[in-house]
Amino acid sequence: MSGRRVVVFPSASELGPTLAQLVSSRAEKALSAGRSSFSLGLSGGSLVSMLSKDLPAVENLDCSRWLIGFCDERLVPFSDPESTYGLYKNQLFGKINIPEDRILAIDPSLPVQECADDYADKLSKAFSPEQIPVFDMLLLGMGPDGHTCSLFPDHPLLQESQRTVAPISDSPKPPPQRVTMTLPTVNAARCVVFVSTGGSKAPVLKHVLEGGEGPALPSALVAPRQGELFWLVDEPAAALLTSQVERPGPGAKI
Ligand SMILES: O=C(O)[C@H](O)[C@@H](O)[C@H](O)[C@H](O)COP(=O)(O)O
Repeated sequence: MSGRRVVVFPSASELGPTLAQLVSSRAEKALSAGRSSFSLGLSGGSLVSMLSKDLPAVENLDCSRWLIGFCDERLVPFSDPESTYGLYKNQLFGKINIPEDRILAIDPSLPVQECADDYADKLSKAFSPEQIPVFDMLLLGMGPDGHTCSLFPDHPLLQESQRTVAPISDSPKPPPQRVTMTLPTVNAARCVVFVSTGGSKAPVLKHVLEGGEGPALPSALVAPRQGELFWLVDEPAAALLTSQVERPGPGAKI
C-alpha cells in the first residue's frame, strides 16, 4: 500500500464534490495511461445520493469508457428499493450516460450461490487476462459495526483467500442474502476510497483507523497491496481521531 490518507471535511455536503473530482481525475488518469476502460466499483448506503448529486455536476465528465461494477449487492429484484443497482439506475446512471453494456451487475433471478458464481464470471471475463479483477477505483462505505462490502465482523468470509466474489446468506444486516467482493479483490484495487460521515461513525472510525480491543474489524482489513487508500470523512465522524489527518481548504483537490 502506498500510504493511507485520512481527509476530513466540515460536512458531507462539502465532501461530495471532492469525491466526485477524485473519481473523475482517476478516470482521466486511467484512460490517458492507455487503458481501454476506467473500472469503478460502487457501494450502497449514502454513497448513492452523494454520487448522484455530485458526479453529474463535474464539468465535461465523459463516462463512455467507464466500466461499473458493484462491491456488493443485495439479492433482491432490481425493482426492490433495497437493490443497490436499482438505486443507481434510478438516480445516477441516466444522468451520466453510462452505456448499459458497461455495467456489471448481479443477476438477481439466480439463487445466491449461482448469483455469486455468475457475477464472478462476469468480472473474470471483463478483467481477463488478469487472475483477479483489478479495479481502478472502489468506493466503499462502512457500517457502524465496521462492516464494509458485505463483509461483517467475525464472519468466516473474512478468511476467504481464493474466491474473488462470494455469496452470503446470513448477513446480520437485512436482506440476509447478498453477493460481495472478497478481501483479495478489494485489496487488489488500484485505489480504494472509503466515505464515512456522521457522528454515529466516530467510535468505529477510531477503532478502524487507530486500533482498539478485539480482532480487526472488516474495514480495517482493507489495505490495497499496491494501491492508494483514502478515507474521506466529515468532522462529526472524525471527532475522536487523534492521529494525523488532512483538512483541505474549500474547493481544494486532493
Ligand atoms: O448493503 C448495505 O446494507 C449498506 O449499503 C451498507 O453496507 C452501507 O454501505 C454502510 O452501512 C455504510 O452506510 P452509510 O454510507 O450510510 O454510512
